[in-house]
Parts: sequence; C-alpha cells; structure tokens
Amino acid sequence: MGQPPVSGDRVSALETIIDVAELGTWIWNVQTGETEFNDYWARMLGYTLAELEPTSIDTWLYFLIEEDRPVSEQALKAHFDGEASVYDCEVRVRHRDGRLIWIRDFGRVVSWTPEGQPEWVSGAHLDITSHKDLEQSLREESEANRELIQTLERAQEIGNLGYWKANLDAGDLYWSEKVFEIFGVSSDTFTPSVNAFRTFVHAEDLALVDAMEVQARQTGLFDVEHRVVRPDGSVRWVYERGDYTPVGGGHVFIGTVRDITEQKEQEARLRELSFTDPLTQIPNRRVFMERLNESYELFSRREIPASVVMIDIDHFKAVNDTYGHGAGDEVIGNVARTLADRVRESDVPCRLGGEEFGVLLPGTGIEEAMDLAERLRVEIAGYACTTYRGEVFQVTVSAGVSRFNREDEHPEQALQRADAALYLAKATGRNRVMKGA
Ligand SMILES: Nc1nc2c(ncn2[C@@H]2O[C@H](COP(=O)(O)OP(=O)(O)OP(=O)(O)O)[C@@H](O)[C@H]2O)c(=O)[nH]1
Repeated sequence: MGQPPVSGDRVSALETIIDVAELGTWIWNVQTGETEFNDYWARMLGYTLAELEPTSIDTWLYFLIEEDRPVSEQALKAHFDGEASVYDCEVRVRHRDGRLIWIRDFGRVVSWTPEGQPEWVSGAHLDITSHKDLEQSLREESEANRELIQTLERAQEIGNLGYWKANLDAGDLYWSEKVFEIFGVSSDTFTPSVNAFRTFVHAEDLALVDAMEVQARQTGLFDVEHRVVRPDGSVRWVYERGDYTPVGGGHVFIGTVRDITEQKEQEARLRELSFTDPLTQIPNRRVFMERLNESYELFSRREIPASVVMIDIDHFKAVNDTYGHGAGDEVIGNVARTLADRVRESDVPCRLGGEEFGVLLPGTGIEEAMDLAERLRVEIAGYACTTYRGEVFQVTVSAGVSRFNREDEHPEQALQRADAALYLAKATGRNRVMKGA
C-alpha cells in the first residue's frame, strides 16, 4: 500500500467516498441563497447536475414538497437558535419520474456573519426511501397482527374456548385471557405454569390428568375432561385438547380448553331422568335390574345375601274404574312414598311398571324381608285415600318375597320366585305376603 493522497488528491478521494456512499452534498449561503450541490445529489433526483445548473436554494425548494417545508424550516430554526447542535429532519422530495422519495436532510452552520447571523451551512442528503418503506410495511404487519389477535380473542369469546401453550420440559405455560377466566383468576395477578395448573385440578381428577400427560408425550395428543377447583372453591368442568408441536426437541403442547360445566350438568340431569320413574320420582325398573345384577355378583362371589320383595296393588283396575285415573295415580304415588320412606338407605325401592313395585334388599335375609313386606302391607292397608269429590276408600297390596339361592344361575330367578309368590298371594285372597324362597 502506498501513502494516502495529499492536498488536492485528498479532496478528490473524499469526493469519491461521498459518491460511493450515495450521499448528496450541499453547501448553502443563507444570506445570498447561493448553493453548491454534488453530482450524486442531482442523480438522486433523476437528473445530471448540468441539467439543474445554475442552482440556488430555490432549486432545492422546487423539489421539496410543499407540506414538508415547515418540517425543514422548524429544524433550521432550532439549529440557528442554538437549540439543536445540528440541522436534521426527514422530508419528501419529488423525483424526476414523479414518485416521492424520502430524504434525510442534515447539516451544520460553518460560518456566521459579523452580526451573528448564519452564513454558510453545509450538509448532506441521504435517500432513506427504502427504510421508510420497510418501516411502513412493519407498521402494517404489526397492525395486521394486532387485528389477528383481536379476532382470535373474539373467537375465544364466541366459542367459550381458551388456548394454552405448555412446555412440559421447562414447565412454562401460556394462557389466553379466556383460560384465566375459566380458572377464575386474573391475568394481572396470576402467573400460569405447568405446576400451578396442577393445583387447580380437582384432587379426584389429578391421576387422570397426569396419566394423560404421560400418554401425550408418547402419542402427541392430549385429550381429557376434568374438574377445576377455582380459588373461590367453585368447581368447573373443562375439556382440554392439545397436540404435540415439535419445537427445538422439547415437549411443547398447544391446546384448547373449553368450559363444559353446563353440558355436564345437563348430562347429569338427563342421566337422573333416565333412572327415575316420572310419576313417583322413585327409581325405575332399569335401576332395579342394575342393582339386582350387582347384588347377585356379591352373592355369587362372597355369599352376601340379598332379598327381593314384589308388591302389586290389589284390584287396581277397580280403583281406576270407580274413582278415576287421577285417583289411581295418587294411590300409586302413596304406595311409592311408603316404600321410599320405610326402607333403609342401602335398599332399592322402585316402580317396576303400572301398579307393580319392587324392593331390593342387599345384605338382607328372607325373614327380615318378609317382616318389611308385612309392615308395608299393613301400612298401605291403613291409608284412607280421598278423591277430589270427597269419596274415601282404601287399597290393599299383595307381595311376594324371595332371595338369591345357591342353585340360581342368574339373578332373575329370584325375581321369578317372588313373582310366583305374589301370584299365590293374589290367588289366595290378596292383601297378604307370601314367601317364594
Ligand atoms: N291410574 C293409573 N293406572 C295404571 C297405571 N299403570 C297401570 N294402570 C292400571 O292398573 C290396572 C292394572 O289392572 P290389572 O293388571 O288387571 O290388575 P288389578 O286390577 O290390580 O287386579 P289384581 O292385580 O289381580 O289385584 C290397569 O287398569 C291399568 O290401566 C298408572 O300409571 N296410573
């Protein structure tokens, strides 16, 4: 490498640097309006310098768009008044091809008049159009992102659906606003984490949620319904569904959470209905048969006894015919209430259909069951039923009682024996209890 250029050579070296740096330069005499621009300055505007010469401050003002003049004037004033150490602003100028280009305009006073007025000012113009375009597209992009987030938040509201992102390895957890709402905490005061999430899970559901997490690490799918206990003690049912999203080799799950409490309550109401006789509100035949099967299992495996009582209202057709169907319904209701009130917690009273009832007595021998049936018979026979017309009448019931036998091959055999005993009770005069074991 030789020596750096000296004097005149040095000036031309500087000019080269300025040219390749794509910097327009200007020198301006504030007092006379004289100006001097470099070649690149003219090229930036789409001209050669020769085309624009002779130049003056008016040449610059010709290109500067009207609305940005005050921007430049204020920056100049701030500099001339000593408030800003340099003149610096961003303005738009009209290019030869008609488009507007953004220019960063900056400079400094280099000499003052004896009266203290700025005289020569020199500076540079830099084309910053591409930066401005980038700024604009970033602004548009972040605006679009904001809109997208608003849309997502709204969609969560509409669908009552929150979303979360969990890094199972690091224990990090992100919740959308809706999840905070479902879990009954505020995003201002509560910071979610995988561990903190577990403290919300109902104690009886924790094992299920943990098992799902283990499974999800293998299958990539998280799919579980569980209860959440909010800080105020209220319990909500949620349905969570997520899937594994490979991020940097860790276990990152993204999922949704929906509050399904109302749905669960509705399901429970329907289940309740499907087990309840609508007229009497006591269990129906379906419950009776299920519990009969369970008792039979216990009897077969552990010899725990169980008995059944079948009860049928006597001459019930005559009740309907004489006093009307409404009075008949009332009689059915009375009998059901007596059964429900007089049996133990573990017993299962039910309406098998029509005017026929059953009581399953788990853990009870046949003699005890006979005693109960007899008490029920006596109590029902003692009722005075009154119609809306003021007629008073009484009803009696017949009952057949049986128990599970070792020889039985299925639970219904005990029912058949109780039924046969009931038939016998009817045949031998009604208003009596017969043993069918
Ligand atoms: N009011 C009312 N009647 C019912 C209901 N279900 C069945 N019944 C009536 O109950 C009567 C049963 O009559 P039957 O099976 O002939 O027997 P019963 O008259 O009780 O005579 P025994 O059983 O031989 O003493 C029928 O008339 C049915 O219509 C009900 O839900 N409400």
